Amino acid sequence: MDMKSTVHPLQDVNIVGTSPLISPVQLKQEFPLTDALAEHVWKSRNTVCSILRGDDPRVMAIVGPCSIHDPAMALEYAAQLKVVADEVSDMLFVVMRVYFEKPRTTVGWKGLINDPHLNDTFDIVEGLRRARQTLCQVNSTGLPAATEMLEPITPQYIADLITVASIGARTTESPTHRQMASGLSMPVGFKNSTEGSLEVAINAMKAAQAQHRFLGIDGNGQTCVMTTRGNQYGHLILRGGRNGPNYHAEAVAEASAMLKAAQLPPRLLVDCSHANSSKDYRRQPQVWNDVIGQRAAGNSEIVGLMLESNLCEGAQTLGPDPASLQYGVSITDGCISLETTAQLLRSARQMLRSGRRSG
Ligand SMILES: O=C[C@H](O)[C@H](O)COP(=O)(O)O
Ligand SMILES: C=C(OP(=O)(O)O)C(=O)O
Repeated sequence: MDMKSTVHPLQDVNIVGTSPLISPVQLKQEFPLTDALAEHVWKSRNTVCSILRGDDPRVMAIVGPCSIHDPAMALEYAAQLKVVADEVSDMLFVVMRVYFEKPRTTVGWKGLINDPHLNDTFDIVEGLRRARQTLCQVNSTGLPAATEMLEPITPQYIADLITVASIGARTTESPTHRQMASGLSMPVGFKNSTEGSLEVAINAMKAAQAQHRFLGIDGNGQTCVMTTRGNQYGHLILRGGRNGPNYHAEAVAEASAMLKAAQLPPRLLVDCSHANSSKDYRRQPQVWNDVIGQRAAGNSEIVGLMLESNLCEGAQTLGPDPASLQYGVSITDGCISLETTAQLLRSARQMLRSGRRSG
């Protein structure tokens, strides 16, 4: 029986509607994790853990669209990226950005899961279907997938297909996201805050290492108390902040010193986009080359980089008619083209090889 007050509206005052969701188990029946996919995700996660421990000398390159808005486009991108990933695999471990949830500064399209038809119809059940199907297909190409974990309910639906996750600059300080990360099964990168604070991300890594009890859902969609083990593969991602970039050697050295002071392994990734490129995608190559140069010169504390890249360069605005969108172009942050991405991966391979020979 609903125990709402009959005298005053006190509950659900600002709730316009609720609608039930498919359960994680049901979605997994529609798009199952095959043994081959499970083997691939398992091996890819182990590789990322080895890179983070410093046992695998390769550099992790997390590259791909700022957001996935067209699954067919994502698959075309994945197929082409895989060719380059194989070419550079002796020096770089390429993981595709397959980001379905966008944290907005204020408002805006919140990603394929939230609004898969791109028209404010918010068909979240269909969004979850498209996300899981896309992840099955991307992983089937042989590429591992990276994503941002934003809604704490989402991981139960897709996490088995994710090799490495990130917590974004806007949520790194959120206790909810830190708790969630403590229970995630893959390594989790924490971005520095939008203000540029590394301390926030370092605190997040410590919090996520610990065990927590919090509220979540199980595979059947039943709300429950989650008890977590703690995630030992948290890592720092430098993405720049309000006061400018933090990818230069001095900023990397400062980050490393802070990690050591916090008794955390001094290994980090650099995001070449966002505030490190002053949100101008054309600057990403400059950041990439600088950071690869640092690594090639011997700084093995830099274990990975991130690029925002799409089939075509730039960005376009999502308007009222999604059918008029240009194919292959981002509808969130500006991206470099896949062609430029391939050049950057190949030149990085050369720089890293030369660095290893002279080191
Ligand atoms: O990576 C994507 C964006 O930078 C992030 O979601 C914030 O976007 P916004 O400032 O356009 O809302
Ligand atoms: C939102 C993102 O980045 P940040 O949290 O660094 O702004 C992102 O990588 O998609």
